[in-house]
Amino acid sequence: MKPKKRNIAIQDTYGERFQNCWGCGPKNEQGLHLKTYPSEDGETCITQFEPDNQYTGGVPNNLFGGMIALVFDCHGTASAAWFAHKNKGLALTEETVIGRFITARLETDYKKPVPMDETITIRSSIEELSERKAIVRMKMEASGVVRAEARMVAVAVKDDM
Ligand SMILES: CCCCCCCCCCCC(=O)SCCNC(=O)CCNC(=O)[C@H](O)C(C)(C)COP(=O)(O)OP(=O)(O)OC[C@H]1O[C@@H](n2cnc3c(N)ncnc32)[C@H](O)[C@@H]1OP(=O)(O)O
Repeated sequence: MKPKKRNIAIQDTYGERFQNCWGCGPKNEQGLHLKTYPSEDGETCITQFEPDNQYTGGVPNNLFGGMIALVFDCHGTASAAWFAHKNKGLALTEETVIGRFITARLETDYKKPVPMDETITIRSSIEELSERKAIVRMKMEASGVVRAEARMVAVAVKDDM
């Protein structure tokens, strides 16, 4: 996978103990290093990547469904962390983001095949936010066409977990 890089990624601001995820952990040497960035107004988050050939599904040049869920998983939890951080009136800096979220539920709708020879874009928005729970909506697009959608319930990790 070739994640598209911009400025500071939300994953790069996670505390030390949360940076090992295979999908998006900066410290996982074998991992995919997916990166999530807030939009300028902070209302949405975006991740973009180009899949490597090895992640093909049963049909050549179509992305494997598990990878689609994986990208939603990592992008959704990062987005939840951002929306909770922003809700406290904070900006994204290189300091640790406030709150770290883990996936409790992930619903994925596979609408059209995801091609593997172009950039894939996933945007997220917040549907509901409380002290420990965030409901995140996501859309995955390629060539301006929505290929998959997801709804995630993410729960803030407690200090003693
Ligand atoms: C240390 C390692 C850190 C590691 C942190 C690193 C994060 C990396 C993230 C990358 C993405 C992943 O792969 S995550 C990995 C896959 N996920 C997991 O392994 C999670 C396994 N599940 C759990 O550990 C637990 O079930 C939690 C933490 C998700 C929730 O348990 P809890 O802390 O007791 O929370 P609880 O009080 O029950 O619920 C809080 C609120 O969430 C709602 N809620 C809870 N579960 C669900 C659910 N399945 N579907 C809908 N809603 C739910 C409740 O109704 C409640 O809403 P209300 O009453 O308040 O309205």
